[in-house]
Amino acid sequence: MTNTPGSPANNAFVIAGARLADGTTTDLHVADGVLVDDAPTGARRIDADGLLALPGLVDLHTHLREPGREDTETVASGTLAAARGGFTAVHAMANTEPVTDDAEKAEYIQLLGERDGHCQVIPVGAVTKNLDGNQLAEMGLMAKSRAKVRIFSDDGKCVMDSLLMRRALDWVRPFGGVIAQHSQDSQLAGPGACCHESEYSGRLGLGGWPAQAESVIIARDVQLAELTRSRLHVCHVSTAEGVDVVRWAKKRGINVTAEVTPHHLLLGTRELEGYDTTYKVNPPLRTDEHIEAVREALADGTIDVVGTDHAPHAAQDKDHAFVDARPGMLGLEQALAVVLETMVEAGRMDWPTLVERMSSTPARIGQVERQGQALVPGSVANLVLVDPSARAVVSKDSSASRSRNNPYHGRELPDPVVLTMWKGRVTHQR
Ligand SMILES: NC(=O)N[C@@H](CC(=O)O)C(=O)O
Ligand SMILES: [Zn+2]
Ligand SMILES: [Zn+2]
Repeated sequence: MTNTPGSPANNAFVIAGARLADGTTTDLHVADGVLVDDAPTGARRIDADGLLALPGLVDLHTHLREPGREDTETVASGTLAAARGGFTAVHAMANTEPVTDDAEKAEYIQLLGERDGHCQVIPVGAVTKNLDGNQLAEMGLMAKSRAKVRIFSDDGKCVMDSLLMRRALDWVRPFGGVIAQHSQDSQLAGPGACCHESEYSGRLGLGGWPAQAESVIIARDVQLAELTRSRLHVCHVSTAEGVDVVRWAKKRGINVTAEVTPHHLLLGTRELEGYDTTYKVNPPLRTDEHIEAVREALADGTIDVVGTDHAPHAAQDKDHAFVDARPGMLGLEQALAVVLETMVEAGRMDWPTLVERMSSTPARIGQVERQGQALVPGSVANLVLVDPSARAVVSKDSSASRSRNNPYHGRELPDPVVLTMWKGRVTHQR
């Protein structure tokens, strides 16, 4: 009984016997889209015996391909994938065609979200016009617009010009904006870089992408954040060196947050052995020491959030020699499964910490109201019911995404998401 997008939140629910992240068991009552004290009359009962109820997940890093590449993802298909993954809000990256680089385009993305979304869609604005790296985009106007843009990113490309990066950080400080950087020194990584620089890149004959091409940019940016007393968010940290720099910066009191993707938590350079371009991604999959470093950093809070970097691509854009294929992989539907497997089941993270990393902290960084809230009366009913013991083999063909570049295809993983509710509406139920 899934509601269509835009339908009124006219349903009342009793979610019976749900266990919360802190281990307590309770009945959750939903009326008119919010959690309330008492069971509403005529409520539909959802049996949550044995299930966990968590606040809806919030993604800081989603690529919806609308406008421009609706053949690979739309707001409707991408947010349905999000709902299936337990998300109730996603930040839509700016690298669409056209790029989200002014107020009108940001409001357009917001409007698409309101019309077609199976979760909340929050537009990310570009840092530079058309992501060209030369001229700052109209960040102030995007912030002032109805879309109230707070996160700005040229993701897909690194803001390489140090002066421009300084100015971007200066510019967003008065309104509390955040610059989210895709940390990749494009000269150091080189044009053909597509494999972590290691024994693998040599043996496979693939261009090497050294860890330092990430960490030198993070080092520069945290110092610019210190200089400007502004807010930096580091997208998809993938290296031990990158983690070390973030740890140093936080110790120094610099205003920086960092993110890791599900794929960098689970998958490694070894996946490239078969030259399957599904595994081509920026930054590249890394070796075990780096995987261990990002897991440790996510556990201890050096890395604040998991961001999916859900990056749908068409078969014709992936079906090339490895070096020529588009980088990026899907992530929304299996994100929780991967964090459950690599962190919770591995004994490295408890449920309250998972909620911080995947819901409350991303909502705080994105300054998204009414998301990432504790499941208490008065909160908006954004939640996900989780079966921590279910497992399944992932099939790329059962994805809600319009694309099939799912790196977990054929892998057995947890299959935790039972039901997702956004503003009191059931957006996914299996
Ligand atoms: N991660 C990727 O490899 N690709 C992303 C861009 C990005 O996140 O850098 C994409 O838009 O396809
Ligand atoms: Zn990126
Ligand atoms: Zn991205």
